[in-house]
Amino acid sequence: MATANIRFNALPQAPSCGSHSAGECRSNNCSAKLGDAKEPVAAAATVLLDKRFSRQVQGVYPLRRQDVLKWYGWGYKDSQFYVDNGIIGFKGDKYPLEGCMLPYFTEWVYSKFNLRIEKNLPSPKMPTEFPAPTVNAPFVRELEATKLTSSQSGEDRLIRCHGQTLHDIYYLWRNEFKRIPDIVVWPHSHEDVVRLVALANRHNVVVIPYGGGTSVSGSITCPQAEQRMICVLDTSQMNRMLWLNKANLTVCFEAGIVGQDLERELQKLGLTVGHEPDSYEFSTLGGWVATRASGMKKNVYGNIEDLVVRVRMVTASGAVLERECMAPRVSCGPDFNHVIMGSEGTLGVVTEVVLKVRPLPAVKRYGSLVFPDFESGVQFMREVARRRCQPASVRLVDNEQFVMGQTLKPVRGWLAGLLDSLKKTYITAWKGLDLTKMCAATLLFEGNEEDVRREEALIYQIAKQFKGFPAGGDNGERGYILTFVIAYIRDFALNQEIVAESFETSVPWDRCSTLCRNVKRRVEAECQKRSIKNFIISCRVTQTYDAGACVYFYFGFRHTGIADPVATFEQIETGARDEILASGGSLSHHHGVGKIRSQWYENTVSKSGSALYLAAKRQLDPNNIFAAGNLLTEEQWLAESKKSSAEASSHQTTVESSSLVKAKL
Ligand SMILES: Cc1cc2nc3c(=O)[nH]c(=O)nc-3n(C[C@H](O)[C@H](O)[C@H](O)COP(=O)(O)OP(=O)(O)OC[C@H]3O[C@@H](n4cnc5c(N)ncnc54)[C@H](O)[C@@H]3O)c2cc1C
Repeated sequence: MATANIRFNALPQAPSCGSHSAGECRSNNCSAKLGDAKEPVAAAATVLLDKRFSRQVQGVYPLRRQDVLKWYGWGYKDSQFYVDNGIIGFKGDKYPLEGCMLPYFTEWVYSKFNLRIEKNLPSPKMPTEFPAPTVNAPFVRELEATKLTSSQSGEDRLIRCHGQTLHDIYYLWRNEFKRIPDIVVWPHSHEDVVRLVALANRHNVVVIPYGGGTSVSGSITCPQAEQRMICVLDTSQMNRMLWLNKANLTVCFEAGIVGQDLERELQKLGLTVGHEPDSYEFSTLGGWVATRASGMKKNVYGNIEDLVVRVRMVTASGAVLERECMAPRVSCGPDFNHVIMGSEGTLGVVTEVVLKVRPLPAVKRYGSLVFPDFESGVQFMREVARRRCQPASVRLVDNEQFVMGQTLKPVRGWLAGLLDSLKKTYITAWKGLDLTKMCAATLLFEGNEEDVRREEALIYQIAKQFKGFPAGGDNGERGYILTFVIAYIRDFALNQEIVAESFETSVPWDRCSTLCRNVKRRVEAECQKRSIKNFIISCRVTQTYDAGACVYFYFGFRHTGIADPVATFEQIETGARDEILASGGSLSHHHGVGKIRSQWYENTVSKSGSALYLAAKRQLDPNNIFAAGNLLTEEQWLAESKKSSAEASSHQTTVESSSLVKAKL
């Protein structure tokens, strides 16, 4: 079959060496670029005639992302929770909750946090003064000569100094960041990145790759003690679809493409990647690779590591790290894709990624289930995983989240919608339920009609084994939509003296329920120790695997009277993480390590593991210009930099004395 690589790239093409298939030639002897196909000229021409494909993707946010997104928190500028006449509402036309008043949610906030929200408090104002930049003048001079787009404005620098952790947002609101980037640069292509990284390396300027800025691990937060000039490399202008190979069902995108843009472009062609992390409205392909992201539909499509065929990464040593061949599997390890994935911006810049695509499913149907208690729900999830019959997504929420989710309904009485439908259909089963224990699972089925029907029948049959029963597609769909809206609550809460954040882990099946119980107990005990009375700790099981599951916790408390609420939050979260690890959980299932989990990294990967990572780091980035300071602790990075400068000066001495010897000779 002829390979049908179609390049959607307006850049001039180099001629092919003639001995490689289109899109697969990266050999040093061959000047062909991806997509220099000989065979598929007809197909390529057809598509290239369509101007939509020969230009950059119209992305969700522009160069000045602050025109569309909030600079001080999560999401679109016009989307937020607010209060009117003592009732909480939601505004913003991007979500189905638009314009809804939420009286039951208002009551829930009161019952949980003993808080009546009477008025809207003003959002933070953009500061007028910013930390003074550290300027490496020769670098800036040479950069200007390259004609790469850049900015040294305080606003552009400030909005890229942080991710979305509670810590970051709290400090941002109080304008307490001492160190922010000194310059922002927007490359437009892989070649631009090669030039920029070489320049930064020559001038010893720190480079922090910045995608969607949705990190919840502190991974893009500037290291506060960095003395060198910090350049944020904003990938947002690198968002082209470079080529599509319909025969292999593979696509190549530049790494700055945002999740929702990527899916929209592919869906126009009847295709999907199917990777949907809850942040996919704003996070980027490069960010997913750099953090080893996981999407809610991984059961059908896989996590990012299953979707990636090939990655190109520009490193400081001049090497471009990538796998030559695009065969589906190779037996010549280590697999460098896996060195890149999870490197969190510390080894180089991901510029292009080849992903698997699939035809759009004909049917997409939601469902939901109710279980008498969390334990029954976990057993159901375990059985579904054991039989490997997971639908595209299945998520189990505990009683706390189930109740909260129901209160986010704008209409009728508390729990009314769901309970009415349950009563009608399952009146006998319903009688045995305890409202303070019941929990729910949301389901998403994708495939053709026949497959979906078969999956539904099997899932509902398994649910019955664990006293679960269907509660309707509407509740399932709401559950998934709410995922995107719930992300906005944190900023509203922060303005009302409530600090909240989520953290996650993965755990073997035989420890799953125990871990959930232990972590909740630990958080309760930590709160009691600090006389915190108004708090929430809740969990859900979001991903299932053969050997275990991913568990997601939400924790928040009212901090009235607490001097440093974020420090208190972090102490409790640290206790929770210790408990997670002691209960057999992992350091992270998908949020990554960043800075906030770096204290546990070495124990997790072992001393040899961390030495191996450092060896790769020294090889690829000898001057440590990718110095975001992730994975290892600040002390470890400091020790590493002392060691390498000692080595460099001893190397210098050796070089000097050997040249002296040579000179004498
Ligand atoms: C509300 C919310 C929901 C979330 N849900 C999920 C979820 O369901 N699943 C999940 O996996 N994560 C989730 N996250 C975490 C976050 O969205 C992911 O880690 C995501 O992959 C980060 O992508 P980004 O483009 O925003 O990267 P950024 O936040 O910009 O950067 C993250 C890290 O990747 C590096 N990086 C970014 N781009 C590149 C590049 N091109 N080359 C090299 N390094 C790069 C950065 O230097 C940094 O170290 C969520 C976060 C939030 C706030």
